[in-house]
Amino acid sequence: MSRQLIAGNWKMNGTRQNAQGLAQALVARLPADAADVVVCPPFTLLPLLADSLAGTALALGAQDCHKAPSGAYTGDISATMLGEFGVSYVILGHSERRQGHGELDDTVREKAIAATKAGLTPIVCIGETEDQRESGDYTDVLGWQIKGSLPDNFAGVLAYEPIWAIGTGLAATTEQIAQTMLFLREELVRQFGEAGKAIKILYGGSVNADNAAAILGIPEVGGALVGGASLDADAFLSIVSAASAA
Ligand SMILES: O=C[C@H](O)COP(=O)(O)O
Repeated sequence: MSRQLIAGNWKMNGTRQNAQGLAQALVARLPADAADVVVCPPFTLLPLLADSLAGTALALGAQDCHKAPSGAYTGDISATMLGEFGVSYVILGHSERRQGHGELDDTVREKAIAATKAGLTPIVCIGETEDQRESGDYTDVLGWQIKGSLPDNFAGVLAYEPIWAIGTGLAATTEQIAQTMLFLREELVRQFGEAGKAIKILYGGSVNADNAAAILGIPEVGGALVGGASLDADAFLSIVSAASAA
């Protein structure tokens, strides 16, 4: 089994002052045999963290990119631009962008293509709403999201984040995660053939220091996409240690 990936999504949090302190605390205490670990701060902090993380085991990620390399797209940032700051991962299609900015599968797929072209690893997010989970339609929803959001020859990471578990403190149960992960793996193999077996699948949604070991020990879970708990060095490092042990 390949190393797990623990990705911290800082969302719209962090100032120059506290970001530097958090990054330094993580670098200083990152377990030597850790999983692959990446922090994804807001765009404004990338230059600062690119400098302080250079040459360390902590990778740098971003939270979005545009599908074009450059052009008249006010307010956007391209994958090529991110590459200039040592960014190696980019989160795409997070539900906060799908729901808050009307981002559709097609756009996510085009962004994933652009990210890969620029040498970045896309972390493409999918996930169902509470209603879709309760109605039992969630497998259809996830299957369509995979089909629509992942390009052919996808060379990235899939993040399964049930929307109802994000930021609620109520993670999906280990049974729900285990069942869904098996479904996702089958779907990846159905859509991508042999290559679908190698696509890493992260779980995201209220992962914390207390539940990380149980979640990361579930078969097919290849790591975690962590929101709130990634803003606290102790909590995030506990999750990283749980991954190392998984
Ligand atoms: O990208 C991270 C996810 O949205 C999870 O956020 P959370 O850990 O705060 O629930």
